[in-house]
Amino acid sequence: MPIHVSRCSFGYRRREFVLEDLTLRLPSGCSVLLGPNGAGKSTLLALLASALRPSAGSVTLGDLDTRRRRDVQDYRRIVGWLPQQVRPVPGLRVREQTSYAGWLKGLSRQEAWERSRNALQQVGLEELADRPTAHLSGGQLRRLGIAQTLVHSAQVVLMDEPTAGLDPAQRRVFRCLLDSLRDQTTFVVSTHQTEDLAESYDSVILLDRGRIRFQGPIRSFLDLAPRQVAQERRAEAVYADLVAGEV
Ligand SMILES: Nc1ncnc2c1ncn2[C@@H]1O[C@H](COP(=O)(O)OP(=O)(O)OP(=O)(O)O)[C@@H](O)[C@H]1O
Repeated sequence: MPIHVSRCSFGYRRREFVLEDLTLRLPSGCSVLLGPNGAGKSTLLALLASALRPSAGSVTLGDLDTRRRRDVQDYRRIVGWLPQQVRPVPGLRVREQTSYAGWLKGLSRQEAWERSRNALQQVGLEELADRPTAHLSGGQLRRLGIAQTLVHSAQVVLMDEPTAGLDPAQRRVFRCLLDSLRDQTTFVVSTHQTEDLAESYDSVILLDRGRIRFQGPIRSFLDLAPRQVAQERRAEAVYADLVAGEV
């Protein structure tokens, strides 16, 4: 069941829209969300996560509509979200915070505790399970955030720059994680890294100044690059042209 964004507008201030009249049907598989700083990626992800509500239009998943308060809890059980900032919960250790996230999503305390072990293994944090979350490094905190979005086996997982601040080995772990879950989970991942997109993602959504400049399969995106551009530079070239409005 895909998330459907229909004629959605949103602004943090009256009459100043960050996203305007946006329509989008999230494809299954792994989508990468690209766009320059300030394009509206985090805002779009927060709307998709139901953390923000559209000023106009709707975000729906089947019968669930994020504008209806009674739908929000069910919606959030299906949709997991890693925001740009992951905050340690004061006094909690790594496994406790992961487990707490699962409990907030409707798991029983016991189930949340049991599943938290697997979620921490998936991001390579099992050895830090007993460390206070306030003592984690930036990259470790980000991995904790990823574990929090995975703990309740959400069907749709939205991640806002999950690999920012991760070392190359951990980026690789992240790519393997997407690979291992892509059959059962729909991912939308925002990033500024345009290398190796074809290895990890099935489709691309490119936002610029609150509007969608491209949405479609990764192959169609890369095919927009001039022939002479080397394979590893194609995504960067298309990105630069679309954002500059030259394609
Ligand atoms: N809480 C807020 N209050 C007011 N304006 C905001 C707020 N958050 C974001 N904005 C504005 O909304 C616009 C879109 O911001 P957003 O964070 O969605 O962009 P982004 O594409 O995620 O950027 P980046 O790549 O830098 O993370 C920007 O102009 C930003 O200044």
